[in-house]
Amino acid sequence: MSDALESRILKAATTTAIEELPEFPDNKSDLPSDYEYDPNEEEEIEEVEEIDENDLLKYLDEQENPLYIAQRLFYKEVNTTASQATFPTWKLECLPCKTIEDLYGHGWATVDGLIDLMVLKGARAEAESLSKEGAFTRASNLANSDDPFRDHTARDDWITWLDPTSSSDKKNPPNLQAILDFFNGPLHHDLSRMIRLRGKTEYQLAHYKPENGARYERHRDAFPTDDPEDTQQRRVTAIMYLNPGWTQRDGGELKIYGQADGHGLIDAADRTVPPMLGRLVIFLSGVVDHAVLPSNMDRYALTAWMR
Ligand SMILES: O=C(O)CCC(=O)C(=O)O
Ligand SMILES: [Fe+2]
Repeated sequence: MSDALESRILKAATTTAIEELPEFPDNKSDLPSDYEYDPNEEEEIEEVEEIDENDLLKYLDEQENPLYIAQRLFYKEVNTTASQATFPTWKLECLPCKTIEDLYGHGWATVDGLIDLMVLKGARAEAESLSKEGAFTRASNLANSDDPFRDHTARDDWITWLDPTSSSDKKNPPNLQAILDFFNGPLHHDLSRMIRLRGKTEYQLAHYKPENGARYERHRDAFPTDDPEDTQQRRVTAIMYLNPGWTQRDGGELKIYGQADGHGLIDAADRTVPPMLGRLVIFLSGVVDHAVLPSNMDRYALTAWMR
């Protein structure tokens, strides 16, 4: 790592928001009697250099491979022959054991066919109706403008947040609700049997429009952590795609960037995952760099971020 980056990171880490204030004089006569206010005089503000999120992740990745950090959130090592012998005790409700092994060993996995086809098609139609009704907001408009890490030009998707436990006056459409129930029920059950999950889950429905090929640049959904008490960082990203009849011409694939650990132990190849109807992709949020390639179709996906 360059010295410049290291010193910037250290500087940002040690900069406190509250500047040391001079002591207030107890004797009032010490105050200037005739305080002149000059509106043109600019207040002196110390400039804190912003650290790009990718620079920070690069720095952290150099300290330790993020996959190894996230593996410590698993209750046990799961990609060994010994652990395979214990498959029956895992008592998973929906995921194949292989999916958990991939998640542990590579940081990501895909699995198809977990949701009924009619439910998936219904959910797609419901997502389209929500879009027509104007329920979606441009994601880049929602990005927290105080957050120096977030680059607002990085994504073109439109999003709406969903609540699986929404009250009767604000009900979700039934098929989308069925997928939320799947995320909230069996999927969360299986993942939380294997991985320490503590915090809240967020649910987002996203729409990438074909005009100008909507995309989302390379990014990571969280910083790597192995702190079981942490409730801020997302731990697992699960995405259900809602795109019937997808073909290669439609684009919009999820690109997963390979990683190397310097010993050739990790599969370093980049991969693309076609976003077809009913495909579920799961990855460790603090580990996997990913992007959405330009989409030439209306591309819908329902995502859960588990903490
Ligand atoms: O929809 C996808 O395939 C990925 C979207 C994504 O990376 C995100 O919303 O953070
Ligand atoms: Fe993402």
